[in-house]
Amino acid sequence: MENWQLWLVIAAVVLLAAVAGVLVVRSRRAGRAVPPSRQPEAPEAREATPIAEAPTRPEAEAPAPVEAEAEPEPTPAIEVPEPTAGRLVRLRAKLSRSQNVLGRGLLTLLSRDHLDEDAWEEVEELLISADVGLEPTGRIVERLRERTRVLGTRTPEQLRVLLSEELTEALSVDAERSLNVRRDGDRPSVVLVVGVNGAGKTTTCGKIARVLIADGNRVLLGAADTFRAAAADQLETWAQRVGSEVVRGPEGADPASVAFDSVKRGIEAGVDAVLVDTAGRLQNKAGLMDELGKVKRVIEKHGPVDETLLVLDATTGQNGLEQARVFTEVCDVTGVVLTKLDGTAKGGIVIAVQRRLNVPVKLIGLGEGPDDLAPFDVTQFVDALLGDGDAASGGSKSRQPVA
Ligand SMILES: Nc1nc2c(ncn2[C@@H]2O[C@H](COP(=O)(O)OP(=O)(O)OP(=O)(O)O)[C@@H](O)[C@H]2O)c(=O)[nH]1
Repeated sequence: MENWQLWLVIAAVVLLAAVAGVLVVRSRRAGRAVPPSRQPEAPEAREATPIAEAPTRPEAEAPAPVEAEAEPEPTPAIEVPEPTAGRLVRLRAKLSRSQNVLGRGLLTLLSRDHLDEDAWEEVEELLISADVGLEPTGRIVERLRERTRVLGTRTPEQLRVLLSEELTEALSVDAERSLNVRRDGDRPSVVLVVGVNGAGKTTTCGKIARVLIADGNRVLLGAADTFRAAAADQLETWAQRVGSEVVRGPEGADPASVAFDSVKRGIEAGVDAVLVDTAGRLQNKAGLMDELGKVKRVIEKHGPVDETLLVLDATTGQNGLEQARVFTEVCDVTGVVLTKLDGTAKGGIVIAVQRRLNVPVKLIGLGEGPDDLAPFDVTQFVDALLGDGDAASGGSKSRQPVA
Protein backbone atom coordinates (compact mmCIF):
# COMPACT_ATOMS: atom_id res chain seq x y z
CA MET A 1 0.00 0.00 0.00
CA GLU A 2 1.25 3.46 -0.89
CA ASN A 3 1.79 5.99 1.89
CA TRP A 4 -1.00 8.27 0.75
CA GLN A 5 -3.39 5.32 0.69
CA LEU A 6 -2.50 4.39 4.31
CA TRP A 7 -3.23 8.01 5.43
CA LEU A 8 -6.55 7.92 3.65
CA VAL A 9 -7.63 4.71 5.52
CA ILE A 10 -6.59 6.20 8.92
CA ALA A 11 -8.56 9.42 8.20
CA ALA A 12 -11.70 7.43 7.28
CA VAL A 13 -11.49 5.36 10.52
CA VAL A 14 -11.12 8.53 12.67
CA LEU A 15 -14.11 10.17 10.93
CA LEU A 16 -16.30 7.11 11.50
CA ALA A 17 -15.37 6.98 15.21
CA ALA A 18 -16.27 10.68 15.65
CA VAL A 19 -19.70 10.27 14.03
CA ALA A 20 -20.45 7.21 16.23
CA GLY A 21 -19.48 9.17 19.37
CA VAL A 22 -21.87 12.06 18.56
CA LEU A 23 -24.76 9.62 18.00
CA VAL A 24 -24.20 7.87 21.38
CA VAL A 25 -24.18 11.19 23.33
CA ARG A 26 -27.43 12.31 21.62
CA SER A 27 -29.32 9.10 22.37
CA ARG A 28 -28.32 9.26 26.10
CA ARG A 29 -29.62 12.83 26.37
CA ALA A 30 -32.89 11.78 24.76
CA GLY A 31 -33.31 8.94 27.37
CA ARG A 32 -33.00 11.35 30.30
CA ALA A 33 -35.65 13.69 28.83
CA VAL A 34 -38.65 11.27 29.41
CA PRO A 35 -40.98 13.24 31.78
CA PRO A 36 -41.73 11.60 35.18
CA SER A 37 -45.46 11.78 34.56
CA ARG A 38 -45.06 9.31 31.72
CA GLN A 39 -43.42 6.77 33.97
CA PRO A 40 -45.69 3.74 34.61
CA GLU A 41 -45.78 4.06 38.46
CA ALA A 42 -48.71 6.51 38.67
CA PRO A 43 -51.46 4.34 37.12
CA GLU A 44 -50.27 1.32 39.09
CA ALA A 45 -50.50 3.27 42.32
CA ARG A 46 -54.06 4.40 41.49
CA GLU A 47 -55.11 0.85 40.90
CA ALA A 48 -53.93 -0.05 44.39
CA THR A 49 -57.20 1.20 46.02
CA PRO A 50 -60.08 -0.10 43.88
CA ILE A 51 -63.49 1.30 44.87
CA ALA A 52 -64.99 -2.16 44.76
CA GLU A 53 -62.86 -3.15 47.72
CA ALA A 54 -63.86 -0.16 49.81
CA PRO A 55 -64.96 -1.36 53.27
CA THR A 56 -68.67 -1.25 54.02
CA ARG A 57 -68.50 -1.48 57.82
CA PRO A 58 -68.19 1.85 59.66
CA GLU A 59 -65.34 0.65 61.87
CA ALA A 60 -63.31 -0.05 58.74
CA GLU A 61 -63.89 3.43 57.42
CA ALA A 62 -60.70 5.05 58.71
CA PRO A 63 -58.88 6.69 55.82
CA ALA A 64 -56.90 4.09 53.84
CA PRO A 65 -53.12 4.39 54.16
CA VAL A 66 -52.08 6.96 51.59
CA GLU A 67 -50.37 5.41 48.58
CA ALA A 68 -47.35 7.57 47.84
CA GLU A 69 -48.16 9.29 44.55
CA ALA A 70 -51.70 7.95 43.92
CA GLU A 71 -54.10 10.59 42.72
CA PRO A 72 -57.44 10.86 44.60
CA GLU A 73 -60.38 9.06 43.02
CA PRO A 74 -63.38 11.29 42.16
CA THR A 75 -65.84 8.92 43.94
CA PRO A 76 -67.49 10.28 47.13
CA ALA A 77 -65.61 9.12 50.22
CA ILE A 78 -67.42 6.77 52.60
CA GLU A 79 -68.38 8.88 55.59
CA VAL A 80 -68.32 7.94 59.24
CA PRO A 81 -71.82 8.55 60.65
CA GLU A 82 -72.34 10.31 63.94
CA PRO A 83 -73.39 7.94 66.75
CA THR A 84 -77.16 7.74 66.98
CA ALA A 85 -77.45 7.86 70.76
CA GLY A 86 -78.78 11.23 71.90
CA ARG A 87 -79.29 12.54 68.36
CA LEU A 88 -82.41 14.49 69.24
CA VAL A 89 -80.57 16.20 72.08
CA ARG A 90 -77.80 17.22 69.68
CA LEU A 91 -80.33 18.42 67.12
CA ARG A 92 -82.36 20.20 69.76
CA ALA A 93 -81.09 23.61 68.74
CA LYS A 94 -82.50 23.11 65.23
CA LEU A 95 -85.80 22.03 66.64
CA SER A 96 -86.16 24.72 69.27
CA ARG A 97 -85.21 27.49 66.84
CA SER A 98 -88.41 26.85 64.96
CA GLN A 99 -90.60 25.42 67.71
CA ASN A 100 -90.09 27.95 70.48
CA VAL A 101 -92.97 29.95 69.05
CA LEU A 102 -95.36 27.31 70.32
CA GLY A 103 -93.74 26.46 73.65
CA ARG A 104 -92.81 29.96 74.70
CA GLY A 105 -96.07 31.37 73.41
CA LEU A 106 -98.04 28.94 75.57
CA LEU A 107 -95.90 29.60 78.62
CA THR A 108 -96.27 33.35 78.23
CA LEU A 109 -100.03 33.15 77.81
CA LEU A 110 -100.54 30.83 80.75
CA SER A 111 -98.44 32.97 83.07
CA ARG A 112 -100.92 35.84 82.85
CA ASP A 113 -102.48 36.78 86.17
CA HIS A 114 -106.02 36.50 84.88
CA LEU A 115 -106.78 33.67 82.50
CA ASP A 116 -110.06 34.98 81.10
CA GLU A 117 -111.97 33.80 78.02
CA ASP A 118 -109.82 35.96 75.73
CA ALA A 119 -106.68 34.39 77.09
CA TRP A 120 -108.03 30.87 76.53
CA GLU A 121 -109.03 31.78 73.01
CA GLU A 122 -105.48 32.90 72.38
CA VAL A 123 -104.17 29.60 73.72
CA GLU A 124 -106.53 27.80 71.39
CA GLU A 125 -105.47 29.91 68.40
CA LEU A 126 -101.83 29.32 69.16
CA LEU A 127 -102.30 25.55 69.24
CA ILE A 128 -104.33 25.55 66.03
CA SER A 129 -101.83 27.76 64.23
CA ALA A 130 -99.12 25.30 65.28
CA ASP A 131 -101.04 22.58 63.38
CA VAL A 132 -102.10 20.65 66.48
CA GLY A 133 -105.50 20.10 64.87
CA LEU A 134 -108.99 20.97 66.13
CA GLU A 135 -109.86 17.92 68.19
CA PRO A 136 -106.53 17.61 70.06
CA THR A 137 -106.52 21.40 70.65
CA GLY A 138 -109.96 21.25 72.29
CA ARG A 139 -108.81 18.45 74.53
CA ILE A 140 -105.56 20.15 75.55
CA VAL A 141 -107.29 23.47 76.31
CA GLU A 142 -109.97 21.77 78.37
CA ARG A 143 -107.40 19.99 80.50
CA LEU A 144 -105.27 23.12 80.89
CA ARG A 145 -108.28 25.15 82.02
CA GLU A 146 -109.16 22.58 84.62
CA ARG A 147 -105.66 22.20 85.97
CA THR A 148 -104.81 25.93 86.10
CA ARG A 149 -108.09 26.52 87.97
CA VAL A 150 -107.19 23.90 90.56
CA LEU A 151 -103.66 25.26 90.77
CA GLY A 152 -104.74 28.86 91.44
CA THR A 153 -101.64 31.02 91.59
CA ARG A 154 -99.07 29.62 89.22
CA THR A 155 -95.30 29.86 89.44
CA PRO A 156 -93.37 29.66 86.16
CA GLU A 157 -91.94 26.31 87.24
CA GLN A 158 -95.40 24.89 87.98
CA LEU A 159 -96.67 26.11 84.63
CA ARG A 160 -93.82 24.53 82.81
CA VAL A 161 -94.40 21.19 84.51
CA LEU A 162 -98.10 21.40 83.75
CA LEU A 163 -97.61 22.20 80.09
CA SER A 164 -94.92 19.59 79.77
CA GLU A 165 -97.29 16.95 81.17
CA GLU A 166 -100.14 17.96 78.88
CA LEU A 167 -98.00 18.02 75.74
CA THR A 168 -96.44 14.68 76.71
CA GLU A 169 -99.91 13.24 77.10
CA ALA A 170 -100.99 14.59 73.72
CA LEU A 171 -97.88 13.22 71.99
CA SER A 172 -97.81 9.79 73.61
CA VAL A 173 -98.97 6.67 71.80
CA ASP A 174 -99.22 3.06 72.84
CA ALA A 175 -97.44 1.80 69.73
CA GLU A 176 -93.75 0.91 69.51
CA ARG A 177 -91.60 3.75 68.16
CA SER A 178 -88.37 1.93 67.45
CA LEU A 179 -87.74 0.69 63.91
CA ASN A 180 -88.31 -3.00 63.34
CA VAL A 181 -85.01 -3.67 61.61
CA ARG A 182 -83.82 -6.93 63.14
CA ARG A 183 -82.67 -9.74 60.88
CA ASP A 184 -84.85 -12.81 60.96
CA GLY A 185 -82.49 -15.77 60.61
CA ASP A 186 -80.85 -15.46 57.21
CA ARG A 187 -83.44 -12.97 55.98
CA PRO A 188 -82.74 -9.24 56.23
CA SER A 189 -85.42 -6.98 57.58
CA VAL A 190 -87.20 -5.13 54.79
CA VAL A 191 -88.26 -1.50 55.07
CA LEU A 192 -90.54 0.00 52.44
CA VAL A 193 -90.38 3.80 52.21
CA VAL A 194 -93.46 5.52 50.77
CA GLY A 195 -94.80 9.07 50.50
CA VAL A 196 -95.60 11.85 48.04
CA ASN A 197 -93.02 13.43 45.71
CA GLY A 198 -90.56 15.70 47.41
CA ALA A 199 -91.49 14.67 50.95
CA GLY A 200 -87.92 13.51 51.48
CA LYS A 201 -88.14 9.74 50.85
CA THR A 202 -84.79 9.29 49.13
CA THR A 203 -82.98 11.54 51.59
CA THR A 204 -84.62 9.66 54.45
CA CYS A 205 -83.53 6.29 53.01
CA GLY A 206 -79.95 7.56 52.97
CA LYS A 207 -80.18 8.97 56.48
CA ILE A 208 -81.73 5.76 57.87
CA ALA A 209 -79.01 3.73 56.17
CA ARG A 210 -76.43 5.86 57.98
CA VAL A 211 -78.19 5.35 61.31
CA LEU A 212 -78.31 1.59 60.80
CA ILE A 213 -74.70 1.44 59.64
CA ALA A 214 -73.64 3.57 62.61
CA ASP A 215 -75.23 0.90 64.79
CA GLY A 216 -73.16 -1.82 63.11
CA ASN A 217 -75.63 -3.12 60.51
CA ARG A 218 -75.05 -3.86 56.86
CA VAL A 219 -77.58 -2.21 54.61
CA LEU A 220 -78.71 -2.46 50.98
CA LEU A 221 -80.66 0.30 49.25
CA GLY A 222 -83.21 -0.57 46.56
CA ALA A 223 -84.06 2.18 44.06
CA ALA A 224 -87.65 1.23 43.22
CA ASP A 225 -88.38 4.87 42.32
CA THR A 226 -87.84 4.15 38.63
CA PHE A 227 -89.96 7.08 37.54
CA ARG A 228 -87.08 9.55 37.68
CA ALA A 229 -83.52 8.44 36.88
CA ALA A 230 -82.32 11.27 39.11
CA ALA A 231 -83.99 9.63 42.11
CA ALA A 232 -81.97 6.43 41.58
CA ASP A 233 -78.81 8.49 41.04
CA GLN A 234 -79.50 10.32 44.29
CA LEU A 235 -79.94 7.02 46.14
CA GLU A 236 -76.78 5.64 44.57
CA THR A 237 -74.82 8.67 45.79
CA TRP A 238 -76.15 8.07 49.29
CA ALA A 239 -75.14 4.41 49.02
CA GLN A 240 -71.58 5.39 48.08
CA ARG A 241 -71.40 7.91 50.90
CA VAL A 242 -72.57 5.53 53.59
CA GLY A 243 -70.89 2.42 52.20
CA SER A 244 -73.91 0.34 51.32
CA GLU A 245 -74.77 -1.61 48.21
CA VAL A 246 -77.47 -0.32 45.88
CA VAL A 247 -79.75 -2.16 43.44
CA ARG A 248 -81.33 -0.15 40.64
CA GLY A 249 -83.05 -0.88 37.35
CA PRO A 250 -83.21 1.04 34.09
CA GLU A 251 -85.30 4.21 33.99
CA GLY A 252 -88.97 3.31 33.68
CA ALA A 253 -88.41 -0.28 34.84
CA ASP A 254 -91.11 -2.02 36.82
CA PRO A 255 -90.67 -0.80 40.43
CA ALA A 256 -91.89 -4.15 41.73
CA SER A 257 -89.16 -6.01 39.87
CA VAL A 258 -86.46 -3.68 41.27
CA ALA A 259 -87.90 -4.16 44.77
CA PHE A 260 -87.86 -7.94 44.27
CA ASP A 261 -84.27 -7.90 43.02
CA SER A 262 -83.20 -5.68 45.91
CA VAL A 263 -84.48 -8.07 48.55
CA LYS A 264 -83.10 -11.07 46.64
CA ARG A 265 -79.67 -9.46 46.49
CA GLY A 266 -79.94 -8.45 50.17
CA ILE A 267 -80.53 -12.09 51.11
CA GLU A 268 -77.62 -13.29 48.95
CA ALA A 269 -75.26 -10.62 50.33
CA GLY A 270 -76.31 -11.37 53.91
CA VAL A 271 -77.13 -7.76 54.79
CA ASP A 272 -79.12 -6.88 57.90
CA ALA A 273 -81.62 -4.50 56.30
CA VAL A 274 -82.94 -3.67 52.84
CA LEU A 275 -84.46 -0.20 52.42
CA VAL A 276 -86.68 0.13 49.37
CA ASP A 277 -87.27 3.68 48.07
CA THR A 278 -90.46 4.09 46.03
CA ALA A 279 -91.91 6.73 43.71
CA GLY A 280 -94.65 8.90 45.17
CA ARG A 281 -96.74 9.94 42.20
CA LEU A 282 -100.20 10.52 43.52
CA GLN A 283 -102.17 10.97 40.31
CA ASN A 284 -104.96 8.82 41.61
CA LYS A 285 -105.55 6.46 44.45
CA ALA A 286 -106.15 3.44 42.23
CA GLY A 287 -102.82 3.87 40.41
CA LEU A 288 -100.95 4.26 43.67
CA MET A 289 -102.73 1.28 45.17
CA ASP A 290 -101.82 -0.86 42.15
CA GLU A 291 -98.18 0.16 42.19
CA LEU A 292 -97.51 -0.06 45.92
CA GLY A 293 -99.65 -3.17 46.26
CA LYS A 294 -97.59 -4.92 43.58
CA VAL A 295 -94.29 -3.80 45.13
CA LYS A 296 -95.39 -5.21 48.46
CA ARG A 297 -96.71 -8.47 46.99
CA VAL A 298 -93.51 -9.28 45.12
CA ILE A 299 -91.32 -8.43 48.12
CA GLU A 300 -93.45 -10.79 50.17
CA LYS A 301 -92.40 -13.66 47.93
CA HIS A 302 -89.16 -13.43 49.94
CA GLY A 303 -90.91 -12.84 53.28
CA PRO A 304 -92.91 -10.12 55.04
CA VAL A 305 -92.25 -6.39 54.83
CA ASP A 306 -91.11 -5.52 58.35
CA GLU A 307 -91.70 -1.77 58.26
CA THR A 308 -93.65 0.49 55.92
CA LEU A 309 -92.53 4.03 56.64
CA LEU A 310 -94.61 6.94 55.43
CA VAL A 311 -92.45 10.01 54.82
CA LEU A 312 -94.38 13.21 55.44
CA ASP A 313 -93.27 16.80 54.90
CA ALA A 314 -94.12 18.70 58.11
CA THR A 315 -94.37 22.00 56.24
CA THR A 316 -97.40 20.84 54.25
CA GLY A 317 -99.53 20.95 57.41
CA GLN A 318 -103.12 19.78 57.40
CA ASN A 319 -103.24 19.42 53.57
CA GLY A 320 -100.34 17.00 53.70
CA LEU A 321 -102.29 14.96 56.20
CA GLU A 322 -105.08 14.34 53.72
CA GLN A 323 -102.61 12.98 51.15
CA ALA A 324 -100.96 10.93 53.84
CA ARG A 325 -104.23 9.28 54.72
CA VAL A 326 -104.42 7.81 51.20
CA PHE A 327 -101.16 5.98 51.83
CA THR A 328 -102.43 4.53 55.08
CA GLU A 329 -105.43 3.20 53.15
CA VAL A 330 -103.24 1.74 50.40
CA CYS A 331 -100.59 0.08 52.51
CA ASP A 332 -100.22 -0.97 56.09
CA VAL A 333 -98.12 1.98 57.32
CA THR A 334 -96.25 1.09 60.52
CA GLY A 335 -94.52 4.40 61.19
CA VAL A 336 -94.24 8.00 60.06
CA VAL A 337 -91.05 9.91 59.33
CA LEU A 338 -91.85 13.60 59.70
CA THR A 339 -89.34 15.56 57.64
CA LYS A 340 -88.47 19.28 57.49
CA LEU A 341 -89.45 19.97 61.09
CA ASP A 342 -86.49 22.37 61.05
CA GLY A 343 -88.33 24.47 58.49
CA THR A 344 -91.62 25.02 60.31
CA ALA A 345 -92.73 26.46 63.62
CA LYS A 346 -95.72 24.12 63.51
CA GLY A 347 -94.45 21.32 65.69
CA GLY A 348 -98.02 20.55 66.68
CA ILE A 349 -98.27 18.57 63.44
CA VAL A 350 -96.74 15.61 65.30
CA ILE A 351 -99.84 15.47 67.51
CA ALA A 352 -102.19 15.83 64.53
CA VAL A 353 -100.39 13.17 62.45
CA GLN A 354 -100.57 10.57 65.17
CA ARG A 355 -104.21 11.30 65.97
CA ARG A 356 -105.37 11.39 62.37
CA LEU A 357 -103.39 8.48 60.98
CA ASN A 358 -103.24 6.43 64.14
CA VAL A 359 -99.61 5.64 63.39
CA PRO A 360 -96.65 6.62 65.60
CA VAL A 361 -94.09 9.17 64.44
CA LYS A 362 -90.89 7.14 64.61
CA LEU A 363 -88.30 9.49 63.17
CA ILE A 364 -88.04 13.22 62.53
CA GLY A 365 -86.00 15.03 59.89
CA LEU A 366 -84.35 18.23 61.06
CA GLY A 367 -82.36 19.33 58.05
CA GLU A 368 -80.76 18.29 54.79
CA GLY A 369 -77.54 17.10 56.40
CA PRO A 370 -76.78 13.37 56.50
CA ASP A 371 -77.11 13.17 60.28
CA ASP A 372 -80.18 15.41 60.55
CA LEU A 373 -82.53 12.55 61.36
CA ALA A 374 -83.42 11.56 64.90
CA PRO A 375 -85.54 8.94 66.60
CA PHE A 376 -88.64 10.68 67.90
CA ASP A 377 -88.61 10.95 71.66
CA VAL A 378 -91.56 12.58 73.42
CA THR A 379 -89.66 13.92 76.46
CA GLN A 380 -86.86 15.43 74.42
CA PHE A 381 -89.33 16.88 71.92
CA VAL A 382 -91.39 18.55 74.65
CA ASP A 383 -88.19 19.90 76.20
CA ALA A 384 -87.26 21.44 72.87
CA LEU A 385 -90.77 22.90 72.48
CA LEU A 386 -90.69 24.56 75.87
CA GLY A 387 -87.11 25.80 75.62
CA ASP A 388 -85.27 26.70 78.79
CA GLY A 389 -88.31 28.18 80.46
CA ASP A 390 -87.03 31.73 80.65
CA ALA A 391 -90.10 33.14 78.91
CA ALA A 392 -92.22 32.21 81.87
CA SER A 393 -89.66 32.73 84.58
CA GLY A 394 -88.55 36.14 83.46
CA GLY A 395 -85.10 34.94 82.52
CA SER A 396 -84.21 32.61 85.40
CA LYS A 397 -83.17 29.27 84.02
CA SER A 398 -84.38 27.12 86.84
CA ARG A 399 -84.47 23.86 84.90
CA GLN A 400 -81.81 21.22 84.73
CA PRO A 401 -80.11 21.16 81.35
CA VAL A 402 -81.25 18.36 79.05
CA ALA A 403 -79.02 15.37 79.69
N1 LIG B 1 -84.91 21.21 55.58
C1 LIG B 1 -85.06 19.90 55.35
N2 LIG B 1 -85.01 19.45 54.08
C2 LIG B 1 -85.18 18.12 53.86
C3 LIG B 1 -85.40 17.21 54.93
N3 LIG B 1 -85.54 15.97 54.39
C4 LIG B 1 -85.41 16.11 53.03
N4 LIG B 1 -85.19 17.40 52.72
C5 LIG B 1 -85.02 17.99 51.37
O1 LIG B 1 -86.22 17.82 50.62
C6 LIG B 1 -85.93 17.72 49.24
C7 LIG B 1 -86.65 16.52 48.64
O2 LIG B 1 -86.08 15.35 49.18
P1 LIG B 1 -86.08 13.95 48.38
O3 LIG B 1 -85.42 12.96 49.28
O4 LIG B 1 -85.53 14.09 47.01
O5 LIG B 1 -87.64 13.68 48.27
P2 LIG B 1 -88.39 12.45 47.59
O6 LIG B 1 -89.61 12.20 48.41
O7 LIG B 1 -87.49 11.29 47.41
O8 LIG B 1 -88.79 13.07 46.20
P3 LIG B 1 -89.10 12.29 44.81
O9 LIG B 1 -87.86 11.54 44.44
O10 LIG B 1 -89.43 13.40 43.85
O11 LIG B 1 -90.27 11.39 45.05
C8 LIG B 1 -84.42 17.64 49.13
O12 LIG B 1 -83.93 18.90 48.81
C9 LIG B 1 -83.97 17.27 50.55
O13 LIG B 1 -82.69 17.70 50.86
C10 LIG B 1 -85.44 17.73 56.28
O14 LIG B 1 -85.65 17.04 57.26
N5 LIG B 1 -85.26 19.09 56.42
